[in-house]
Amino acid sequence: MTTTVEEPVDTAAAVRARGLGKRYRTKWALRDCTFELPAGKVAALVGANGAGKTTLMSVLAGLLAADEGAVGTAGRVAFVSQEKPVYRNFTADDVLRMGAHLNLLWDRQRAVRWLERFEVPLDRACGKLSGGQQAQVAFALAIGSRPDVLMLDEPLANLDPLARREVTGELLAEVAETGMTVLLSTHVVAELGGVADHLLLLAHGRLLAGGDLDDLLAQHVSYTGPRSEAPPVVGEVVEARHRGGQSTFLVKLPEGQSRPVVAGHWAERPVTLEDYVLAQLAATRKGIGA
Ligand SMILES: Nc1ncnc2c1ncn2[C@@H]1O[C@H](COP(=O)(O)OP(=O)(O)OP(=O)(O)O)[C@@H](O)[C@H]1O
Repeated sequence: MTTTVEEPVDTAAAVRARGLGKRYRTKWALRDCTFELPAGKVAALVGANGAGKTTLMSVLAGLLAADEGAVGTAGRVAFVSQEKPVYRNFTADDVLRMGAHLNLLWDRQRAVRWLERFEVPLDRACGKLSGGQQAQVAFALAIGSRPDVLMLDEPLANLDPLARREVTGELLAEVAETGMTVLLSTHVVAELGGVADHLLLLAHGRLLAGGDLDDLLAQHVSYTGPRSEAPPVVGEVVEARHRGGQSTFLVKLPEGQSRPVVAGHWAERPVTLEDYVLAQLAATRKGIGA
């Protein structure tokens, strides 16, 4: 067992994890996670149920002690857990006043602005707010604490589709204005397009992929053509699907290789974040890469 050491992070990285591991009794929930999150970016943490996302965020936020490895974060960290707990008898305004007492640095205006933006009444008891409104109170508390690193576990879970789009939009505005780094876990991958710059993909507690999203997606191409055992290019097949007389391959091209020209009846198309994540999750569910 290695002792966890708080490591200083260099200026370009807001979060750094080295060989991070966490177990519950004898079962490892997280193993050998090494990555860096660049400062001032939005990073998406995705993975199947039980992949270890909450465990990773809790360790990064210092709420759980790692059993091995080291983690370092630059500056102040705010973490909003999946449950987004608020005191039921407190009004939203009481919660913000509590925030002022609990945080050395507190920006009430910013927190109030967030609640007003989402039309959450300041004078109503949190127990009488909807689940989505309660989540907004928890976000406002985190935003008001002016974090350098904001970690949100399933922030979009209770929100209606419009609120989801507005929350991600507001988060991007906060990132642009304050330079903070956001790490958010989600299953709503389709709505991360244009939001996340960086991806961490967890499977069975291990980091399956991580890095700049544009680079990652540019390395992958989807080919659809006549039913066949292999794709029309050299590369690593992430996913192969065959339906009737047609085959579709999601291929990771060899590093540094420009996109090859494909002859014949094959149609190529760029890979979206959703394509990529679903293919990776399907592969791990079948036991590949697990
Ligand atoms: N307190 C705990 N005690 C024992 N095992 C736990 C505990 N918390 C989580 N685990 C186990 O650790 C693994 C990772 O759980 P975790 O909650 O981190 O996954 P997750 O990716 O956040 O899942 P979900 O998407 O369902 O929220 C799972 O196998 C889970 O059963």
